[in-house]
Amino acid sequence: MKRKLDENDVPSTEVAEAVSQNESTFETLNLDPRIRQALVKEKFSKPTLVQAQAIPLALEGKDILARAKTGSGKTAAYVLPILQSILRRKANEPSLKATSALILVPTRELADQVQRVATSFSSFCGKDIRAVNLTQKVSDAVQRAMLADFPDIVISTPARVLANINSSALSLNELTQLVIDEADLVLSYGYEDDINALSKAVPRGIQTFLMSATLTAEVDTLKSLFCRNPVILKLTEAGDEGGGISQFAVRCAEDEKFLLTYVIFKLELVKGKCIIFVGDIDRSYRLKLFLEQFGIKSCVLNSELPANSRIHVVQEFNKGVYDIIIAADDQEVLGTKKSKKPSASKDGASNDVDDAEAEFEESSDDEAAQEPSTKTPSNKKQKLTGKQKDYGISRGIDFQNVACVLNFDLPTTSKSYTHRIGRTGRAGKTGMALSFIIPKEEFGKHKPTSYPTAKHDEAVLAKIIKRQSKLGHEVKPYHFEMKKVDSFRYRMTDALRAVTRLAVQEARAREIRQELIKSEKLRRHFEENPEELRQLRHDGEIRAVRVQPHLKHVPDYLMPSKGKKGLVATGSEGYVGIGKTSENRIRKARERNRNKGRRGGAGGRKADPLKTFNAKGRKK
Ligand SMILES: Nc1ncnc2c1ncn2[C@@H]1O[C@H](COP(=O)(O)OP(=O)(O)OP(=O)(O)O)[C@@H](O)[C@H]1O
Repeated sequence: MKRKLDENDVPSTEVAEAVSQNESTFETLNLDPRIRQALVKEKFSKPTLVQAQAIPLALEGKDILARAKTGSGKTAAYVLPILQSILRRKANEPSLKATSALILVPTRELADQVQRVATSFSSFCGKDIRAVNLTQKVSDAVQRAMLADFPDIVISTPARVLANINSSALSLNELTQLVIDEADLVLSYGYEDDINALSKAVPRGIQTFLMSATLTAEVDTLKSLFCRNPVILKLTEAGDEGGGISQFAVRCAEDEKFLLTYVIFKLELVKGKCIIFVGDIDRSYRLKLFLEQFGIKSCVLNSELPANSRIHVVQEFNKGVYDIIIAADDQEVLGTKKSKKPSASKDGASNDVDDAEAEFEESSDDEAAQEPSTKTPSNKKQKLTGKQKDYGISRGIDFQNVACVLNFDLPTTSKSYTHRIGRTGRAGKTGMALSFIIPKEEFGKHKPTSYPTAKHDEAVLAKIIKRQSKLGHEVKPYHFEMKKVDSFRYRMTDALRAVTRLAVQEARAREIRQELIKSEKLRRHFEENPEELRQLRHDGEIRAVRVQPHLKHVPDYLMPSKGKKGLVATGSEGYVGIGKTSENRIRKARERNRNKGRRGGAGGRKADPLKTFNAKGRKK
């Protein structure tokens, strides 16, 4: 019977494990003064644990395989030693023109993020360091020109970099450092052929960094392909993965998911920014249209949107422009997401099973477990292609200051849960994860029908609880006073009824059209007029359903006598916060000022280039 590989199966040469105290400072790391200056500018006062452990070893030239929790600062842990090494190389050889470092990531979003980190930490290095991102949408000619100048650092997905090597636009002859970030994901995005080809293209003996949130058999494969005796850092901090995050599970029916989401956001029971995860793209629009009717603004993030829009949504969310992102976790929708292991694995660790399969196997009967490929078509191992492969909507993305992750639909694996909740509680901050669970006996019983994967909710929750308890964390049951919440049920039903399948399809098509226009046609315009960018809000109303103005307000008679507090069951108080964060206040003040500046009516609209386009279109 197949066995899921566990991180103890990764043979280690030198292992630093469970380092909980971190007393290092950036001064003790002996970094170049220009890098130190950038650290001050970025307000990095103290290295995180992974940085404190990895940077000194990296500066000694060791290969590093680091497992550290999501949001623990892995990016700077490799970017800083890379910058240091390039500066050192250039100090010895000032006329050097060569690509010294290659950073591989699974998605465009991550490439963009890593480039921003590399650029900000090299901001005091003048022309000594140049980083290019090969996943940017530019013509081949422009990309060739960017590479012709021998950028010091190249950031890319495996496929992009290989295409450029094959066309001779990029040479790796002078490469001294290779990073594979999100190493546990790179292979699952279908890059195994590219990775195999790259393992032959990179010079032998260069320094390698494999950075990952989990040590899986995929990471082991990469290790055998690229590393020489790496130091393996298995880092566990006091309050590791999921630490600092209060985790709750709410058992409810399908329609109650909508009811509770409406109540939570309309009454601002959750303070701060929130990411809502749903199972697929249609569902993201269904929820957006539903919330829209109550005047609750949100923006969707899914694989269909152009990359520029996705990056823009994340940037704006991080700046505090939006409070709610509804993310469609397409990886889940594709069924099991992992690809088969590359043949080049040296130590025969090829009996890995997909994590999702493994979880369903364990939670279902043994017979099924032995024949995973015959269970359902979605259980077939499949390779992600094209847009899917270039896209990971939330993993590894640095959503900043997220107060709450709401699993509107539970993911299908505990590993995916870990990645999702890792979007909150980052860089030592606290956060909350709230998950809706459809009880097994409720599945399929009532209308509206539950999301298909919900039939596994209880089994997956059991896995999540087990995994979290191993890490010393608890997933507590959370109880809303459903009797009191019930006063909102009529409005919920009314609003949900208005969100027909047609309305969802229309919204989906319209949003893509709009985002394509924003992304492609206006990219240059906004590059030239950055101040107009703020008008490109992604949380605007789609208005695909009939407007019911009364739904936007909550009349007093709906409120429980104790106010908002009355909605939360005794014993659960104090977790779902009531009140406003300072960030919210800043956002609201910003909005007030914007409105003050607006002269209203046509004058205001004229200034919006998108609306000008529309107006012209309609006149014809
Ligand atoms: N030493 C530090 N001091 C202050 N903030 C830091 C420090 N290191 C990292 N951060 C911040 O912490 C956040 C998370 O960092 P980063 O994205 O590198 O984490 P990660 O481990 O790569 O997470 P993931 O696995 O989810 O990609 C970022 O916003 C980053 O700016």
